[in-house]
Amino acid sequence: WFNFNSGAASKTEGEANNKTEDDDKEDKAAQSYLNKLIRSSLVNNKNEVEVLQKDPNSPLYSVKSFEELRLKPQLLQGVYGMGFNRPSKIQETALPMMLAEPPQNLIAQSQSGTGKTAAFVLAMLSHVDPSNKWPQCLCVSPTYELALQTGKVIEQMGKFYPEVQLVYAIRGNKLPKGVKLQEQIVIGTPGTMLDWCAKFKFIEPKKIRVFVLDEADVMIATQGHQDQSIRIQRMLPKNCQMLLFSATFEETVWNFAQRIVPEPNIIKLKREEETLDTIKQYYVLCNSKEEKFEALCNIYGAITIAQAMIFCHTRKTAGWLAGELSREGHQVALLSGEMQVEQRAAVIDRFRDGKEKVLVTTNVCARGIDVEQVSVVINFDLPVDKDMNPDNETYLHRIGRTGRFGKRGLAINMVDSKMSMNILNRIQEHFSESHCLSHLSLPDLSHLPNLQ
Ligand SMILES: Nc1ncnc2c1ncn2[C@@H]1O[C@H](COP(=O)(O)OP(=O)(O)OP(=O)(O)O)[C@@H](O)[C@H]1O
Repeated sequence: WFNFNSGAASKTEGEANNKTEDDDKEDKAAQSYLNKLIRSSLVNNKNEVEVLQKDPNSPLYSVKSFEELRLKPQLLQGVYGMGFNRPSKIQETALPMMLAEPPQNLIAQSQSGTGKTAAFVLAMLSHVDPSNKWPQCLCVSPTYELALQTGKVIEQMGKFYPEVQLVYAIRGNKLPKGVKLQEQIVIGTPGTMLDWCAKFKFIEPKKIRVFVLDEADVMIATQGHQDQSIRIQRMLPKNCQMLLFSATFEETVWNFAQRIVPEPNIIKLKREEETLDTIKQYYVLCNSKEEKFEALCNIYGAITIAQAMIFCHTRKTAGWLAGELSREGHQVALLSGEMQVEQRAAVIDRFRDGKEKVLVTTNVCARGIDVEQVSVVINFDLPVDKDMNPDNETYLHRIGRTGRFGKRGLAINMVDSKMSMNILNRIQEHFSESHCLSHLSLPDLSHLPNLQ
């Protein structure tokens, strides 16, 4: 399927070599936050959970319904109010463990979107005694935005349980000296939380019954957070329930987890591998960046039937492309590395709500963002690593879907030079023959699959 117009090298790949400070930098906390925003539902995972019990002789319960948990009626109402019909895979095992008497400690790892936050929020709300007007649950998150996001879940799930109150221990939330908090749940970042416990004494750590450390892998990526969390943990009583959650589980996370959670039960849910089986892949041959843009305009109508993400190699190309598309009267959103987290969050919010159907982004900026709900992916530039070799992993992550019954998708690769054709050939070889790429000749689009 080699069909190449010679003399057509464009600058797009060349630009990759000049990336220095212009390159988008993305930190883990921002990725995690944006990922939460773009996701509208539970991530499907058909793998089995692995459980390691502190006491292997005690029976292991798992539940298939929320009723079995004997939750307070106000909380059950909150759960159903959020549209949850049944526990997610990780919740099936984690919830009975967290709600058991006496309370069990837990370290749980599963990819983002599998229901960890909802699980520990439910555990905190269940353990609170609303008649006691003092903090009983502490939850630490790596950033201000992530803390607010978890707070929202607490508010939603506790909607029918108004006696339980929540306060944010985050930078900028200043309280008068000598105050003792009356709210039962405190959620915040490690620095402020530690200050509130140790320096200002707004919180009496000895009265805490549940301690949650969320996003442990993100937490340890931030200087100082690890020590602050450990210092908070040391102030808590022996019988306080310790819960730690993480999306990944490298050695460093594991070491940290063991310092935070004594005698843990451990639950792990392996990430489901993505496949290209349900994805139709095409390539389009062009001679330049401008021709790629023209090709894109030709297929624009088709891609806006569903939602599409367009990946560019550099911030500069992404900005240029979004500008050109807008000039043509198309509605596009641009996600770019120089934007503040709030600005990026606003872009993602609008895209998730369908206000824009097309999102132009760089790979670095979108790394870690789950594109499962997007049915069309366009590689305006093919994914390459820093040595300009094909980045197969990124290709699979951008385009692949999990599960055999994953939604059908469509991927279009733009090829504009011998070099990019070579990269595409190597990607195709890597994923073997079964994932054959078809040539898409424009403007005849009659053979594009129907996406609806
Ligand atoms: N039992 C459930 N049934 C249906 N939807 C659920 C259930 N539990 C959680 N969800 C929804 O699934 C999405 C992901 O859940 P949640 O945020 O708890 O996952 P997570 O593992 O904590 O992910 P992250 O690490 O990104 O926070 C949310 O939109 C949440 O409202």
